[in-house]
Amino acid sequence: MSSQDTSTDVQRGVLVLGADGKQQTASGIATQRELATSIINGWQEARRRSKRLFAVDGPNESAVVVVALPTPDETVLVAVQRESRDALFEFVGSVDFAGDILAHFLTNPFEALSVVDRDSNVRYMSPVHEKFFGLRPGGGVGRHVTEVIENSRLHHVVESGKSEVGLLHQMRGVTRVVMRHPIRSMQGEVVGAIGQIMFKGPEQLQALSSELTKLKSEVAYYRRELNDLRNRSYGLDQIIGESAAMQRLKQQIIKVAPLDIPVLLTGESGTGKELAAHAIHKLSPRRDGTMVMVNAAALPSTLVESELFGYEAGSFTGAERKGRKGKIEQAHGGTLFFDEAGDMPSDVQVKLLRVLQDGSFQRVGSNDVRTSNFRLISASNRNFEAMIAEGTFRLDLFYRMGAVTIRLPSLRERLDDIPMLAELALNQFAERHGHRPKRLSVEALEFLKSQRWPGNVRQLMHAVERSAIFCESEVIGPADFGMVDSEPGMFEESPVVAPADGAVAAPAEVRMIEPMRVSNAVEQVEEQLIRQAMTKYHGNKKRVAVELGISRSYLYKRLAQMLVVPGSDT
Ligand SMILES: Nc1ncnc2c1ncn2[C@@H]1O[C@H](COP(=O)(O)OP(=O)(O)OP(=O)(O)O)[C@@H](O)[C@H]1O
Repeated sequence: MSSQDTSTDVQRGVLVLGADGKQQTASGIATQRELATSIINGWQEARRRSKRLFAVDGPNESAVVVVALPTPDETVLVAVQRESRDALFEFVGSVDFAGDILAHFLTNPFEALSVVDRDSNVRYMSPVHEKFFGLRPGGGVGRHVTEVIENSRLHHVVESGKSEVGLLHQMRGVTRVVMRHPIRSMQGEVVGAIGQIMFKGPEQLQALSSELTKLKSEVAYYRRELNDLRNRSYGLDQIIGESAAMQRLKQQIIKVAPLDIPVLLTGESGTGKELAAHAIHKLSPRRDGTMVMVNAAALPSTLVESELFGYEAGSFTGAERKGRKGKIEQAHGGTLFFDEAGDMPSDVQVKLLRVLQDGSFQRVGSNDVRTSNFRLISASNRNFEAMIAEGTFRLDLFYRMGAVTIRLPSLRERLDDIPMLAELALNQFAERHGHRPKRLSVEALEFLKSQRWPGNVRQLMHAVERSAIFCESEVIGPADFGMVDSEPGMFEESPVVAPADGAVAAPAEVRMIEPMRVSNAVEQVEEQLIRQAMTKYHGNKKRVAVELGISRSYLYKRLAQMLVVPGSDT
């Protein structure tokens, strides 16, 4: 054995003691007197505790691990010193029963292993493995693993350097689940491999797997429950506002939600009709079903029927081969939210009426009558009375849709909610962009309360969000809203409420714009904004409407106007 390993920082030495415990010979690092004394003292302590593996401190804070090989006449102490402490040295040096732990891994039937070297020759087999293969102790050592272990793949692991975990291994007529790992030197080269049994048989694995599946389904169940609990409060918690008008609205929702009757939500654009529909669904017994959304204004007339009622296989060009369920069928067991219901074409009104009367409908291209059990929640900002009077909306359908009608209050009717809503907008904006939320000055809040808000909450949220973008400081003042005067409907009228002490007037930019120029400018800027947003969102009208803070029906109206070519008669 060389006392100096040139490739690593490992040094070795041997110390031989006589039967009287005195040093007879020494080589390598054991010739250093101080270290030899430490090794002899360490051995006396280890022998007293029946240990054969122990560690002592070496020079320069190194660790020296010593293996003792005692015979009746003499004791050979093999010392290995490493300059930089590695995990094994740390382990042996700091755990005085390290040898017992290593012995446990080598002999315990549940941890037992087989070890091969870089030539795939067996170097060690735990007694339980030897017994299993009918070998005498050490009987497999020195032989190629394929001669000793039936169907072994340890030699492949040595070659590939890749672990194999959880594979089945057939040996002597039984199947075991095993793992095989390559073992690497400090320099990273594969110096051998070890094989261990993970489970006695696939049955054990199957039992674990079914336990896991059971636990997974329990977790899924509790997740659903949690979601449900969250959603139950989430429904109303999403609707911000504590004004008397909002408290009334929340009471109406709580009352109506559990009753399985159609609800019609009316109110100006941006008042929160969709939020109210979600809350009703979440608070209803159908909350575990889905809420399917349909926007009557967004449906091209050619597709209304197939979208709502579905179609049979091959019923028209471009249809999916297998046919498709319509929204009404998808909503079975849940809720159908019919947004912009006032924009429904009259032929669809007739068909929807039939569904609402007896739950039956037919897919496009089929005579089979199908049924769907859904709850209808409709929403519209249209004036149904006027539409019924002029014959564009069926009275009988109106009654069917609106067993209960809930009107969402406009923002003008609940100015006291503006601070809460503005704070929500600032918090949401800050969260999205990862900043600290900005604040609104008292004057800014007064200013917001003095506006008419034809676009209601949606418009308020957008105005506040934009002020946060343009405002340079942490506190938003009234002047920061002057930069967004292109927003449709915003600042087109003088403030409804003037600040009591007259100290805060509307921002200069707003007052400077003359009424005559505003309408033209607003229209032009609006068209430009719509065009830009349509390009940005690739024609996705819902996102465009949200981005611009206008309702989808208003967007459709404006798009239709923008498409009219002057002079054309079509
Ligand atoms: N009370 C409220 N609390 C919090 N956010 C609200 C409230 N009302 C409306 N909003 C927000 O304003 C925006 C518009 O709301 P929603 O889409 O529900 O209005 P709507 O009445 O259905 O509008 P439209 O008729 O134009 O479709 C949404 O971003 C919504 O989250």
